[in-house]
Amino acid sequence: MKVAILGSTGFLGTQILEVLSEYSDSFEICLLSGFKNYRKLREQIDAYHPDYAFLKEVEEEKINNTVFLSEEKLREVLFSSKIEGVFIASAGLDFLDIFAGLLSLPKTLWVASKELMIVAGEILKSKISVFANQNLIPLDSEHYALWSILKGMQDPGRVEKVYLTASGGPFYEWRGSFEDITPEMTLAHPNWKMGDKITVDSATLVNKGLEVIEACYLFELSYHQIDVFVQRESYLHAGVRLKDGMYHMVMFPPDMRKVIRASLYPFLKKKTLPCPDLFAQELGGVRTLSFDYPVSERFQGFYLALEAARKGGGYPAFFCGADQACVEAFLNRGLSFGEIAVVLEECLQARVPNPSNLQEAFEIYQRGYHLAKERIVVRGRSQC
Ligand SMILES: NC(=O)C1=CN([C@@H]2O[C@H](COP(=O)(O)OP(=O)(O)OC[C@H]3O[C@@H](n4cnc5c(N)ncnc54)[C@H](OP(=O)(O)O)[C@@H]3O)[C@@H](O)[C@H]2O)C=CC1
Ligand SMILES: CC(=O)[C@@H](O)[C@H](O)COP(=O)(O)O
Ligand SMILES: [Mn+2]
Repeated sequence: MKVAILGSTGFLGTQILEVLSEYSDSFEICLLSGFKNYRKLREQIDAYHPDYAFLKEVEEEKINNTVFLSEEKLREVLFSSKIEGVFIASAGLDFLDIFAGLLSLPKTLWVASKELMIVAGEILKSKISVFANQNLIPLDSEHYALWSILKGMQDPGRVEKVYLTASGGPFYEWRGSFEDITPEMTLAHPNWKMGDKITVDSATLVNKGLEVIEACYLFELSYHQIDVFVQRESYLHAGVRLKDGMYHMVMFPPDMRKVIRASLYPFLKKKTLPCPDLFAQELGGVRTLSFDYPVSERFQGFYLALEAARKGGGYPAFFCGADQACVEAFLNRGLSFGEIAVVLEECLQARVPNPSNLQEAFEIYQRGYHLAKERIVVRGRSQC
């Protein structure tokens, strides 16, 4: 299969490339796209020799046999039959239109970018549902785990409740003030290596709230059909409780390469994974699996995301934009860790319309972003 990766220069994109290169007989890497990181993309071009590459500010040029595309040409190549599968692992919203366009084409899409799914979700519900769109494979770890249960289920009516797990992040047992938490402390996630935005979201537990919204769109659920419990070690990722009282949960060590590998399995020419029996190495050393339920009320960011889900319409996109501004301000030391939830709560007081098309959904996201920025300035510590 000829594939492209959007967000190849990121944490997840790098892992996708690493796993894809294990299966060069099944996948041909045709297009790599970062956003601004030229050095990293050059390294990837030298290692993987794609036909095409894209970076935001690089005009059309050629490096060895790789052609750098303009934004227009990127769209053209991605939408053409030259590309059969696309991994969507980019941050931000710049690829929103491309994402929407790809959803209508007969290509396999591995989708991790939760902001894209949430902002597009209200408009493109039927295309983001894994039941309606058989070409879409969720790549967020919890959603892949849940999908792997639901797709094999003969009678989905047996499901009483759906569960996503949260690691709880670095501060779940923190007893000090949230005011003392620095960006450096926040960027040290206990279990996962990820980009800055999602790592801060994990620490506030906003990530888990966004993942509930993401699951609503992917699995045609209402937010109250989904529950979250804290599983500190991140070995359990998602599950269901059946009406007969049994729980089915998906377990694997916290390593996105496990998810990526599993998601590639149906497309492998030789159905072999490189590792035979790794039980001793992967799970044999696990001594404790700790659970906490419900999510501690100290993490209001989680509950505010649920409130955005409850309000529905444009609120999830608006909340996403507000959170983006809060994370940026926190990382720039213009907002404290504790103030993130305060600003998000203020933003959710705004009246937000229902979007009637993708452009309006994007504008709602931007309104959320700008309102949060204003609120941050009012709080008086912004350095932006
Ligand atoms: N990391 C993980 O394990 C997981 C990540 N995800 C989701 O995947 C996405 C990427 O996460 P992660 O790899 O950790 O993040 P990173 O910050 O490490 O990588 C982000 C990638 O997106 C590119 N990018 C940055 N800004 C924009 C923008 N405005 N428009 C388009 N592309 C942009 C970056 O390019 P450049 O660096 O060249 O500027 C980079 O390639 C996020 O949506 C995240 O929620 C979901 C589940 C797990
Ligand atoms: C790897 C992945 O899927 C992340 O989204 C992960 O879920 C973050 O972990 P927590 O938000 O549970 O800390
Ligand atoms: Mn996740």
